[in-house]
Amino acid sequence: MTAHPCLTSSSGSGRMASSRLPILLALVFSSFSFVHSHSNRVMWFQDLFPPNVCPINAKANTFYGIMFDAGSTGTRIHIYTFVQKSPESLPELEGEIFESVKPGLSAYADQPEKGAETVKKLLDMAIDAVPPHLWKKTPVVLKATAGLRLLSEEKAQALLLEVKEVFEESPFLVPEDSVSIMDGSYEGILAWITVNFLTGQLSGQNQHTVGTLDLGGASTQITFLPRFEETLKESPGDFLTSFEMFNSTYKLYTHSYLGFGLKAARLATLGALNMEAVDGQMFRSSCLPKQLEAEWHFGGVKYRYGGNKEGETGFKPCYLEVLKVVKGKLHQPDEIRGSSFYAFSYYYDRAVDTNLIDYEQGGVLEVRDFERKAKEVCDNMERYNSASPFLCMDLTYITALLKEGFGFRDNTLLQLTKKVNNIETSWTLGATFHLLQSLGITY
Ligand SMILES: Nc1ccn([C@@H]2O[C@H](COP(=O)(O)OP(=O)(O)O)[C@@H](O)[C@H]2O)c(=O)n1
Ligand SMILES: [Ca+2]
Repeated sequence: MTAHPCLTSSSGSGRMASSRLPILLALVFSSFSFVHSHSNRVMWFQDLFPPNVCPINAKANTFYGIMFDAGSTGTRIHIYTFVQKSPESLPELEGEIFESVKPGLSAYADQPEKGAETVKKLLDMAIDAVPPHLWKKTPVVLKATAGLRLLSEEKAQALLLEVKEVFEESPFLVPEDSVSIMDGSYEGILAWITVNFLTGQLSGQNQHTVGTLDLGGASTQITFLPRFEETLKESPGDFLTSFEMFNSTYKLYTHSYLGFGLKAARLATLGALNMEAVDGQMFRSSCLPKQLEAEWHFGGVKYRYGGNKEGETGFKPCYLEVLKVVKGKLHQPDEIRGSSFYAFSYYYDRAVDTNLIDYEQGGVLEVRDFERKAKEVCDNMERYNSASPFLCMDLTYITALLKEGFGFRDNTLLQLTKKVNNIETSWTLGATFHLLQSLGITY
């Protein structure tokens, strides 16, 4: 572990996009360890920002952490600002600057240098946001998710290597292992930590942690804190991970299903997932408008797809098609049926697209609201012809994933949230806590 020198300036960014929202980083002061039930013990968050590391007369300080989310559909930069107002007080999360580009790195599978250029453009934002005298002390890290997991090792590594070069050429602190593909189980856990940290559930006495559902392009995650012994007993060993804080042990249920993200599910429904040499072949589905014939690029591959010209279309046949993709493929923990979950990413986007929730506000939905919308869209595709041709398929997949995949009830509540206190509900904040701790960035 590299010791990071104390920072001494109090100047902040002049370009904060988000409002100043002090959130105590209390949780990270505690002894925080992380245990995969089936693997090695990993220490996390231990002694993050230990007090008394810096001179007692240190001024109020601002410091930054830069985390890239290289997702399957886009690359995003999160620049977090932390402030320590006095040597005695705990650092606070002050805000976040966020920007994103499309498509994601995996679309540059055959042009790694071009892919890395997209990262460089985003990193230029950090040059503007972080004061120059703090550049050398500000760590930059990129973690890739399902898009790169699905590429060949060789192509994924070529992309990561190019990105690493961009980082090395930047003025920022480039830790070892700064560019990598993240293990799927961490994605769920880090998002759970972010959401529960932002909603204040990880400090204080009466903690009511919330479960999280993330639906990406290529993978999907479910994470919650089981309340019943049964769940711990009945879950596969590698679905359980525990960590300690404030002298409590949290044993989380988490799993990332690769190939069950929304876009991968489109391909699976079309029968095109993992197909080689798909060029020219036409994939048809009852979930698409009858007359549709089009092309779609995903993960660097071109697919031709279309509607069932002669055959059936609509919710019923579509549901049967989608069911084949999810039925019996996911573990169904009994206790989640009645509980409520935070849901984001494509759950959020599709709910916005169909006016189930407001883009800015988010909202609370029941599982059956997605089914109702799926029926409405699929049975009236001509009315929705200005929307994405996949809208019916996407809503039907979300419905089937929730009901038949995870086993949620029709009335299970979903809290759809993009931001909490103006901070993105993304795994990247949890990952930044881990990063700062591992570097010993303290005052
Ligand atoms: N900071 C972020 C990151 C992703 N997303 C959403 O996540 C979905 C795409 O997931 P992704 O590109 O991260 O794919 P995976 O690599 O996670 O499978 C889209 O709905 C994005 O809008 C978001 O809303 N906010
Ligand atoms: Ca994601």
